Amino acid sequence: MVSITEALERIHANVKAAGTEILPIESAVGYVSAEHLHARFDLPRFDNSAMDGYAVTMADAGGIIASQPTIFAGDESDVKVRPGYGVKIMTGAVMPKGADAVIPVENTIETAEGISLPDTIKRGAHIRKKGEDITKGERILSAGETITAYALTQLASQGITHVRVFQKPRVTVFATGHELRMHYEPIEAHQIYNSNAPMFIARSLELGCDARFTGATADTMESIKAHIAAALDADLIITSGGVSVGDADFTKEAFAELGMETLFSKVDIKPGKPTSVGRIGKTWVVNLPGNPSAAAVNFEIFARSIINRLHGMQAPYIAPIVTLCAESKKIKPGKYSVLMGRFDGEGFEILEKQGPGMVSPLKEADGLIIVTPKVECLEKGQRVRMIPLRCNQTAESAVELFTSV
Ligand SMILES: Nc1nc2c(c(=O)[nH]1)N[C@H]1C(S)=C(S)[C@@H](COP(=O)(O)OP(=O)(O)OC[C@H]3O[C@@H](n4cnc5c(N)ncnc54)[C@H](O)[C@@H]3O)O[C@H]1N2
Ligand code: MOO
Repeated sequence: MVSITEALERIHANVKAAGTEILPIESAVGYVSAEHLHARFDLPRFDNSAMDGYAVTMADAGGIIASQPTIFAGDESDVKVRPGYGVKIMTGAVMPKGADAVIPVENTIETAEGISLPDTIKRGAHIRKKGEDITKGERILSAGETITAYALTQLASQGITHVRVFQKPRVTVFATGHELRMHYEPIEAHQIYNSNAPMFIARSLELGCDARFTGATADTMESIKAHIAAALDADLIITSGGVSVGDADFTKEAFAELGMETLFSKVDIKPGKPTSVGRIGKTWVVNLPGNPSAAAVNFEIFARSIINRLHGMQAPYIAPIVTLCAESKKIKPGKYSVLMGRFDGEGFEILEKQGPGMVSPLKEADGLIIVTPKVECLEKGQRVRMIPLRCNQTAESAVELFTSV
Protein backbone atom coordinates (compact mmCIF):
# COMPACT_ATOMS: atom_id res chain seq x y z
CA MET A 1 0.00 0.00 0.00
CA VAL A 2 1.28 3.46 -0.88
CA SER A 3 0.47 6.87 0.53
CA ILE A 4 -1.57 9.34 -1.53
CA THR A 5 1.59 11.45 -1.93
CA GLU A 6 3.64 8.48 -3.15
CA ALA A 7 0.88 7.40 -5.55
CA LEU A 8 0.73 10.90 -7.06
CA GLU A 9 4.54 11.10 -7.26
CA ARG A 10 4.60 7.84 -9.20
CA ILE A 11 1.94 9.10 -11.58
CA HIS A 12 3.75 12.37 -12.22
CA ALA A 13 7.10 10.64 -12.68
CA ASN A 14 5.78 8.12 -15.21
CA VAL A 15 2.85 9.41 -17.26
CA LYS A 16 3.81 11.40 -20.36
CA ALA A 17 1.79 13.10 -23.08
CA ALA A 18 0.81 11.17 -26.17
CA GLY A 19 1.42 12.42 -29.73
CA THR A 20 0.81 15.82 -31.23
CA GLU A 21 -1.30 17.18 -34.07
CA ILE A 22 -1.83 20.51 -35.79
CA LEU A 23 -5.18 22.26 -35.44
CA PRO A 24 -6.74 25.52 -36.59
CA ILE A 25 -6.78 27.76 -33.54
CA GLU A 26 -10.58 27.88 -33.38
CA SER A 27 -10.64 24.12 -32.88
CA ALA A 28 -7.81 24.11 -30.36
CA VAL A 29 -9.62 25.45 -27.28
CA GLY A 30 -9.27 22.93 -24.45
CA TYR A 31 -6.18 21.35 -26.00
CA VAL A 32 -2.70 21.89 -24.61
CA SER A 33 -0.12 23.56 -26.80
CA ALA A 34 2.85 21.38 -27.80
CA GLU A 35 4.94 24.35 -28.92
CA HIS A 36 6.08 27.78 -27.84
CA LEU A 37 4.65 30.49 -30.06
CA HIS A 38 6.13 33.97 -30.32
CA ALA A 39 4.72 37.32 -31.38
CA ARG A 40 5.33 38.07 -35.04
CA PHE A 41 4.99 41.81 -34.58
CA ASP A 42 4.41 44.49 -31.99
CA LEU A 43 0.89 45.05 -30.76
CA PRO A 44 -0.33 47.72 -31.22
CA ARG A 45 1.39 47.57 -34.58
CA PHE A 46 1.70 51.39 -34.62
CA ASP A 47 1.16 54.30 -32.24
CA ASN A 48 -2.57 54.98 -32.33
CA SER A 49 -5.21 57.08 -30.69
CA ALA A 50 -7.05 55.79 -27.60
CA MET A 51 -9.80 58.39 -28.01
CA ASP A 52 -11.92 60.16 -30.60
CA GLY A 53 -10.40 63.65 -30.56
CA TYR A 54 -7.64 65.79 -31.94
CA ALA A 55 -4.00 64.90 -32.44
CA VAL A 56 -2.09 68.02 -31.45
CA THR A 57 1.30 69.43 -30.42
CA MET A 58 2.05 70.56 -26.88
CA ALA A 59 2.86 74.01 -28.25
CA ASP A 60 -0.89 74.53 -28.83
CA ALA A 61 -1.93 74.12 -25.15
CA GLY A 62 -4.56 76.80 -24.40
CA GLY A 63 -4.60 77.84 -28.08
CA ILE A 64 -6.83 77.42 -31.07
CA ILE A 65 -5.96 75.08 -33.92
CA ALA A 66 -7.14 74.54 -37.44
CA SER A 67 -8.23 70.96 -37.97
CA GLN A 68 -7.12 68.94 -40.97
CA PRO A 69 -9.21 66.09 -42.48
CA THR A 70 -10.16 63.30 -40.09
CA ILE A 71 -8.07 60.11 -39.83
CA PHE A 72 -10.20 57.02 -39.24
CA ALA A 73 -9.05 53.64 -37.89
CA GLY A 74 -7.75 51.69 -40.88
CA ASP A 75 -6.81 54.81 -42.88
CA GLU A 76 -3.38 55.10 -44.41
CA SER A 77 -2.56 58.76 -43.85
CA ASP A 78 0.48 60.96 -44.37
CA VAL A 79 -1.02 64.02 -42.69
CA LYS A 80 1.42 65.83 -40.39
CA VAL A 81 0.66 67.79 -37.26
CA ARG A 82 2.48 71.04 -36.56
CA PRO A 83 1.83 73.94 -34.22
CA GLY A 84 -1.43 75.61 -35.15
CA TYR A 85 -2.66 72.57 -37.09
CA GLY A 86 -4.20 69.56 -35.39
CA VAL A 87 -5.84 66.53 -36.97
CA LYS A 88 -9.20 65.10 -36.04
CA ILE A 89 -8.55 61.46 -35.21
CA MET A 90 -10.74 58.48 -34.32
CA THR A 91 -9.98 55.73 -31.80
CA GLY A 92 -7.56 53.18 -33.24
CA ALA A 93 -6.34 55.40 -36.09
CA VAL A 94 -2.59 55.69 -36.77
CA MET A 95 -1.10 58.68 -34.98
CA PRO A 96 0.01 61.32 -37.46
CA LYS A 97 3.65 62.42 -37.49
CA GLY A 98 4.47 65.37 -35.27
CA ALA A 99 1.63 64.86 -32.78
CA ASP A 100 2.46 64.89 -29.05
CA ALA A 101 -0.95 63.92 -27.66
CA VAL A 102 -4.62 63.34 -28.35
CA ILE A 103 -7.21 65.63 -26.77
CA PRO A 104 -10.60 63.90 -26.42
CA VAL A 105 -13.27 65.70 -28.39
CA GLU A 106 -15.28 66.47 -25.22
CA ASN A 107 -12.32 68.44 -23.84
CA THR A 108 -12.23 70.79 -26.83
CA ILE A 109 -14.53 73.61 -27.93
CA GLU A 110 -15.45 74.20 -31.53
CA THR A 111 -15.31 77.97 -32.17
CA ALA A 112 -15.66 80.10 -35.26
CA GLU A 113 -11.85 80.51 -35.31
CA GLY A 114 -11.09 76.82 -34.92
CA ILE A 115 -10.78 74.19 -32.18
CA SER A 116 -9.99 75.56 -28.73
CA LEU A 117 -7.68 73.31 -26.68
CA PRO A 118 -7.27 72.94 -22.89
CA ASP A 119 -4.46 74.81 -21.07
CA THR A 120 -2.45 71.72 -20.30
CA ILE A 121 -1.47 69.00 -22.70
CA LYS A 122 0.43 66.02 -21.34
CA ARG A 123 2.96 64.45 -23.69
CA GLY A 124 1.73 61.04 -24.84
CA ALA A 125 -1.80 61.55 -23.47
CA HIS A 126 -4.32 59.12 -25.02
CA ILE A 127 -1.73 57.60 -27.34
CA ARG A 128 -1.43 53.80 -27.31
CA LYS A 129 2.23 53.11 -28.01
CA LYS A 130 3.47 50.59 -30.55
CA GLY A 131 4.32 47.34 -28.74
CA GLU A 132 2.90 48.35 -25.32
CA ASP A 133 0.58 45.31 -25.35
CA ILE A 134 2.77 42.64 -26.98
CA THR A 135 6.39 43.03 -28.10
CA LYS A 136 7.61 41.33 -31.27
CA GLY A 137 9.40 38.10 -30.35
CA GLU A 138 7.69 37.81 -26.95
CA ARG A 139 6.38 34.33 -26.06
CA ILE A 140 2.60 34.43 -26.33
CA LEU A 141 1.90 30.74 -25.77
CA SER A 142 4.05 28.16 -24.01
CA ALA A 143 4.29 24.45 -24.66
CA GLY A 144 2.17 22.85 -21.95
CA GLU A 145 -0.25 25.75 -21.68
CA THR A 146 -3.94 24.99 -22.04
CA ILE A 147 -5.48 26.93 -24.91
CA THR A 148 -8.32 29.03 -23.55
CA ALA A 149 -10.55 31.45 -25.41
CA TYR A 150 -8.25 34.25 -24.27
CA ALA A 151 -5.05 32.47 -25.30
CA LEU A 152 -6.71 32.05 -28.69
CA THR A 153 -7.42 35.81 -28.72
CA GLN A 154 -3.66 36.49 -28.58
CA LEU A 155 -2.92 34.00 -31.36
CA ALA A 156 -5.59 35.53 -33.57
CA SER A 157 -4.27 39.05 -32.83
CA GLN A 158 -0.97 37.88 -34.34
CA GLY A 159 -2.50 36.29 -37.42
CA ILE A 160 -1.54 32.82 -36.21
CA THR A 161 -3.92 30.34 -37.81
CA HIS A 162 -2.69 26.93 -36.61
CA VAL A 163 -1.10 25.50 -33.51
CA ARG A 164 0.57 22.20 -32.70
CA VAL A 165 -1.23 20.62 -29.74
CA PHE A 166 -0.99 17.40 -27.77
CA GLN A 167 -3.64 14.95 -28.87
CA LYS A 168 -6.62 14.63 -26.60
CA PRO A 169 -6.21 11.72 -24.21
CA ARG A 170 -8.31 8.81 -25.48
CA VAL A 171 -10.09 7.25 -22.54
CA THR A 172 -11.90 3.93 -22.66
CA VAL A 173 -14.30 3.13 -19.85
CA PHE A 174 -15.85 -0.14 -18.84
CA ALA A 175 -17.51 -1.34 -15.68
CA THR A 176 -17.38 -4.78 -14.18
CA GLY A 177 -20.17 -6.34 -12.27
CA HIS A 178 -22.74 -9.03 -12.87
CA GLU A 179 -25.35 -6.82 -11.13
CA LEU A 180 -25.02 -3.93 -13.57
CA ARG A 181 -27.46 -2.82 -16.25
CA MET A 182 -27.18 0.25 -18.40
CA HIS A 183 -29.61 3.07 -17.70
CA TYR A 184 -31.45 2.40 -20.98
CA GLU A 185 -32.04 -1.28 -20.17
CA PRO A 186 -34.85 -2.98 -18.23
CA ILE A 187 -33.83 -3.90 -14.70
CA GLU A 188 -34.69 -6.70 -12.26
CA ALA A 189 -35.23 -6.17 -8.53
CA HIS A 190 -31.80 -7.60 -7.66
CA GLN A 191 -29.91 -5.53 -10.22
CA ILE A 192 -28.58 -1.96 -10.21
CA TYR A 193 -27.91 0.62 -12.86
CA ASN A 194 -24.37 1.26 -13.92
CA SER A 195 -23.89 4.88 -12.94
CA ASN A 196 -20.09 4.81 -12.77
CA ALA A 197 -19.41 4.34 -16.47
CA PRO A 198 -21.54 7.34 -17.55
CA MET A 199 -19.91 9.34 -14.74
CA PHE A 200 -16.36 8.54 -15.91
CA ILE A 201 -17.26 9.21 -19.53
CA ALA A 202 -18.88 12.54 -18.74
CA ARG A 203 -16.09 13.66 -16.44
CA SER A 204 -13.42 12.60 -18.97
CA LEU A 205 -15.22 14.66 -21.60
CA GLU A 206 -15.36 17.62 -19.19
CA LEU A 207 -11.62 17.25 -18.72
CA GLY A 208 -11.05 17.48 -22.46
CA CYS A 209 -10.61 13.79 -23.30
CA ASP A 210 -12.14 11.64 -26.01
CA ALA A 211 -14.13 9.00 -24.16
CA ARG A 212 -15.42 5.64 -25.29
CA PHE A 213 -17.56 3.14 -23.49
CA THR A 214 -17.23 -0.56 -24.21
CA GLY A 215 -19.98 -1.76 -21.86
CA ALA A 216 -20.13 -3.73 -18.65
CA THR A 217 -18.30 -7.01 -18.31
CA ALA A 218 -19.61 -10.15 -16.76
CA ASP A 219 -17.75 -11.13 -13.59
CA THR A 220 -15.57 -13.61 -15.44
CA MET A 221 -11.91 -13.48 -16.38
CA GLU A 222 -12.72 -14.08 -20.05
CA SER A 223 -15.20 -11.24 -20.24
CA ILE A 224 -12.92 -8.74 -18.47
CA LYS A 225 -9.92 -9.78 -20.60
CA ALA A 226 -11.92 -9.36 -23.81
CA HIS A 227 -12.82 -5.79 -22.77
CA ILE A 228 -9.20 -5.00 -21.90
CA ALA A 229 -7.93 -6.38 -25.22
CA ALA A 230 -10.44 -4.23 -27.11
CA ALA A 231 -9.34 -1.11 -25.24
CA LEU A 232 -5.59 -1.29 -25.71
CA ASP A 233 -5.54 1.43 -28.37
CA ALA A 234 -6.61 3.93 -25.69
CA ASP A 235 -4.23 6.14 -23.70
CA LEU A 236 -6.13 5.37 -20.53
CA ILE A 237 -8.52 2.63 -19.45
CA ILE A 238 -10.74 3.42 -16.49
CA THR A 239 -12.65 0.63 -14.83
CA SER A 240 -14.80 0.42 -11.76
CA GLY A 241 -15.61 -2.53 -9.58
CA GLY A 242 -14.18 -5.93 -8.94
CA VAL A 243 -11.06 -4.66 -7.19
CA SER A 244 -11.82 -5.86 -3.66
CA VAL A 245 -11.44 -9.33 -2.17
CA GLY A 246 -14.87 -10.68 -3.10
CA ASP A 247 -15.35 -14.03 -4.80
CA ALA A 248 -16.28 -12.27 -8.05
CA ASP A 249 -13.55 -9.60 -7.94
CA PHE A 250 -11.38 -10.45 -10.96
CA THR A 251 -10.49 -7.05 -12.33
CA LYS A 252 -6.92 -6.81 -11.04
CA GLU A 253 -6.20 -10.44 -11.89
CA ALA A 254 -7.43 -10.02 -15.45
CA PHE A 255 -5.26 -6.94 -16.01
CA ALA A 256 -2.27 -8.74 -14.46
CA GLU A 257 -2.75 -11.70 -16.81
CA LEU A 258 -2.65 -9.31 -19.75
CA GLY A 259 0.70 -7.99 -18.58
CA MET A 260 -0.20 -4.89 -16.56
CA GLU A 261 2.84 -3.39 -14.86
CA THR A 262 1.59 -2.01 -11.57
CA LEU A 263 2.45 1.50 -10.44
CA PHE A 264 0.57 0.95 -7.18
CA SER A 265 -2.19 -1.43 -6.21
CA LYS A 266 -3.58 -0.02 -2.97
CA VAL A 267 -3.62 3.47 -1.54
CA ASP A 268 -3.84 4.70 2.03
CA ILE A 269 -7.06 6.60 1.41
CA LYS A 270 -10.63 6.31 2.60
CA PRO A 271 -12.67 5.67 0.57
CA GLY A 272 -10.84 4.04 -2.29
CA LYS A 273 -8.17 1.88 -0.72
CA PRO A 274 -8.35 -0.76 -3.49
CA THR A 275 -7.58 1.81 -6.24
CA SER A 276 -4.79 0.64 -8.49
CA VAL A 277 -2.86 2.19 -11.35
CA GLY A 278 -0.59 0.57 -13.90
CA ARG A 279 0.03 0.21 -17.58
CA ILE A 280 -0.16 -2.33 -20.36
CA GLY A 281 2.26 -1.23 -23.05
CA LYS A 282 1.47 2.42 -23.70
CA THR A 283 -2.01 2.24 -22.21
CA TRP A 284 -2.44 3.50 -18.65
CA VAL A 285 -4.96 1.73 -16.46
CA VAL A 286 -6.88 2.98 -13.44
CA ASN A 287 -8.95 0.40 -11.60
CA LEU A 288 -11.34 2.19 -9.31
CA PRO A 289 -13.63 0.64 -6.72
CA GLY A 290 -17.26 0.01 -7.62
CA ASN A 291 -18.70 2.15 -4.82
CA PRO A 292 -19.77 5.31 -6.72
CA SER A 293 -18.50 7.99 -4.33
CA ALA A 294 -15.27 6.07 -3.73
CA ALA A 295 -14.83 5.76 -7.48
CA ALA A 296 -15.51 9.47 -8.05
CA VAL A 297 -13.16 10.87 -5.45
CA ASN A 298 -10.35 8.56 -6.54
CA PHE A 299 -11.02 9.51 -10.13
CA GLU A 300 -10.62 13.16 -9.12
CA ILE A 301 -7.32 12.56 -7.34
CA PHE A 302 -5.60 9.88 -9.43
CA ALA A 303 -7.29 9.55 -12.85
CA ARG A 304 -7.42 13.32 -13.19
CA SER A 305 -3.69 13.60 -12.48
CA ILE A 306 -3.03 10.99 -15.18
CA ILE A 307 -5.28 12.88 -17.60
CA ASN A 308 -3.44 16.14 -16.84
CA ARG A 309 -0.15 14.42 -17.71
CA LEU A 310 -1.55 12.80 -20.86
CA HIS A 311 -2.71 16.27 -21.93
CA GLY A 312 0.92 17.45 -21.71
CA MET A 313 0.03 20.17 -19.20
CA GLN A 314 2.97 22.13 -17.83
CA ALA A 315 0.99 22.59 -14.59
CA PRO A 316 -0.42 19.08 -14.04
CA TYR A 317 -0.53 19.05 -10.22
CA ILE A 318 -3.86 19.37 -8.42
CA ALA A 319 -3.86 22.81 -6.82
CA PRO A 320 -6.25 23.16 -3.90
CA ILE A 321 -8.09 26.32 -2.95
CA VAL A 322 -7.40 27.38 0.63
CA THR A 323 -10.67 28.26 2.33
CA LEU A 324 -12.32 28.13 5.76
CA CYS A 325 -14.34 25.37 7.33
CA ALA A 326 -17.94 26.65 7.52
CA GLU A 327 -19.04 24.56 10.54
CA SER A 328 -17.24 22.59 13.26
CA LYS A 329 -17.29 18.90 12.48
CA LYS A 330 -16.14 15.76 14.28
CA ILE A 331 -14.01 13.47 12.10
CA LYS A 332 -13.35 9.78 12.54
CA PRO A 333 -9.54 9.78 12.90
CA GLY A 334 -6.98 7.18 11.86
CA LYS A 335 -7.09 7.47 8.05
CA TYR A 336 -6.40 9.83 5.21
CA SER A 337 -10.09 10.50 4.68
CA VAL A 338 -11.72 12.29 1.79
CA LEU A 339 -14.71 14.47 2.64
CA MET A 340 -16.99 16.03 0.08
CA GLY A 341 -18.49 19.46 0.65
CA ARG A 342 -20.05 22.62 -0.70
CA PHE A 343 -18.03 25.73 -1.39
CA ASP A 344 -19.86 29.05 -1.62
CA GLY A 345 -16.78 31.11 -2.41
CA GLU A 346 -16.13 31.86 1.27
CA GLY A 347 -16.26 28.60 3.16
CA PHE A 348 -16.35 24.83 2.85
CA GLU A 349 -19.34 23.03 4.31
CA ILE A 350 -18.85 19.31 4.74
CA LEU A 351 -21.82 17.35 3.40
CA GLU A 352 -23.84 15.71 6.20
CA LYS A 353 -24.83 12.83 3.98
CA GLN A 354 -21.92 11.05 2.36
CA GLY A 355 -20.66 7.50 2.12
CA PRO A 356 -18.51 5.50 -0.32
CA GLY A 357 -21.51 3.64 -1.78
CA MET A 358 -23.64 6.75 -2.38
CA VAL A 359 -24.44 8.54 -5.61
CA SER A 360 -26.39 11.56 -4.27
CA PRO A 361 -23.52 13.52 -2.59
CA LEU A 362 -21.58 13.79 -5.83
CA LYS A 363 -23.91 16.30 -7.41
CA GLU A 364 -23.90 18.45 -4.27
CA ALA A 365 -20.14 18.56 -3.84
CA ASP A 366 -18.12 21.51 -5.10
CA GLY A 367 -14.90 20.11 -3.76
CA LEU A 368 -13.05 17.58 -1.62
CA ILE A 369 -10.81 17.90 1.37
CA ILE A 370 -8.41 15.19 2.51
CA VAL A 371 -7.90 15.11 6.27
CA THR A 372 -4.81 13.46 7.75
CA PRO A 373 -5.17 10.56 10.23
CA LYS A 374 -4.69 12.71 13.36
CA VAL A 375 -7.57 15.06 12.62
CA GLU A 376 -10.42 14.42 15.09
CA CYS A 377 -12.30 17.64 14.60
CA LEU A 378 -12.39 20.51 12.15
CA GLU A 379 -13.20 23.81 13.85
CA LYS A 380 -15.41 26.45 12.29
CA GLY A 381 -13.10 29.00 10.65
CA GLN A 382 -10.17 26.57 10.39
CA ARG A 383 -8.24 26.74 7.12
CA VAL A 384 -8.86 23.77 4.84
CA ARG A 385 -7.37 22.89 1.46
CA MET A 386 -10.15 22.12 -0.98
CA ILE A 387 -9.63 20.25 -4.22
CA PRO A 388 -12.19 21.87 -6.52
CA LEU A 389 -14.54 19.69 -8.54
CA ARG A 390 -15.99 22.63 -10.46
CA CYS A 391 -14.62 26.11 -10.68
CA ASN A 392 -17.33 28.05 -12.43
CA GLN A 393 -18.53 29.58 -9.19
CA THR A 394 -22.03 31.08 -9.36
CA ALA A 395 -24.63 31.78 -6.66
CA GLU A 396 -28.43 31.54 -6.33
CA SER A 397 -28.73 35.24 -5.56
CA ALA A 398 -26.61 38.31 -6.17
CA VAL A 399 -23.33 38.31 -4.26
CA GLU A 400 -21.08 41.29 -3.39
CA LEU A 401 -18.84 41.78 -6.41
CA PHE A 402 -16.74 44.76 -5.40
CA THR A 403 -13.37 45.08 -3.76
CA SER A 404 -13.30 48.22 -1.65
CA VAL A 405 -11.04 49.91 0.89
N1 LIG B 1 -13.94 -8.12 2.94
C1 LIG B 1 -13.78 -6.91 2.40
N2 LIG B 1 -14.76 -6.42 1.69
C2 LIG B 1 -14.64 -5.20 1.14
C3 LIG B 1 -13.45 -4.49 1.35
C4 LIG B 1 -12.42 -5.05 2.08
O1 LIG B 1 -11.35 -4.43 2.29
N3 LIG B 1 -12.62 -6.27 2.59
N4 LIG B 1 -13.37 -3.24 0.83
C5 LIG B 1 -14.61 -2.55 0.65
C6 LIG B 1 -14.34 -1.33 -0.05
S1 LIG B 1 -13.53 -0.16 0.82
C7 LIG B 1 -14.75 -1.12 -1.31
S2 LIG B 1 -14.52 0.39 -2.02
C8 LIG B 1 -15.41 -2.12 -2.10
C9 LIG B 1 -14.71 -2.22 -3.43
O2 LIG B 1 -15.36 -3.17 -4.12
P1 LIG B 1 -15.14 -3.49 -5.63
O3 LIG B 1 -14.31 -2.47 -6.28
O4 LIG B 1 -14.71 -4.88 -5.75
O5 LIG B 1 -16.54 -3.20 -6.22
P2 LIG B 1 -17.77 -4.17 -6.35
O6 LIG B 1 -17.76 -5.15 -5.26
O7 LIG B 1 -17.85 -4.59 -7.73
O8 LIG B 1 -18.87 -3.07 -6.05
C10 LIG B 1 -18.92 -2.33 -4.88
C11 LIG B 1 -20.30 -1.64 -4.82
O9 LIG B 1 -20.40 -0.71 -5.86
C12 LIG B 1 -21.51 -1.02 -6.73
N5 LIG B 1 -21.11 -0.78 -8.10
C13 LIG B 1 -20.16 -1.46 -8.77
N6 LIG B 1 -20.03 -0.99 -10.02
C14 LIG B 1 -20.91 0.00 -10.14
C15 LIG B 1 -21.26 0.84 -11.21
N7 LIG B 1 -20.65 0.75 -12.40
N8 LIG B 1 -22.22 1.75 -11.02
C16 LIG B 1 -22.84 1.86 -9.82
N9 LIG B 1 -22.55 1.07 -8.76
C17 LIG B 1 -21.62 0.14 -8.93
C18 LIG B 1 -21.76 -2.47 -6.49
O10 LIG B 1 -23.04 -2.86 -6.79
C19 LIG B 1 -21.44 -2.61 -5.01
O11 LIG B 1 -22.51 -2.18 -4.22
O12 LIG B 1 -15.36 -3.38 -1.48
C20 LIG B 1 -15.67 -3.35 -0.08
N10 LIG B 1 -15.67 -4.69 0.40
O1 MOO C 1 -12.61 2.46 0.64
MO1 MOO C 1 -14.06 1.86 -0.12
O2 MOO C 1 -13.28 2.57 -1.41
O3 MOO C 1 -14.82 2.41 1.35
O4 MOO C 1 -15.45 2.70 -0.62
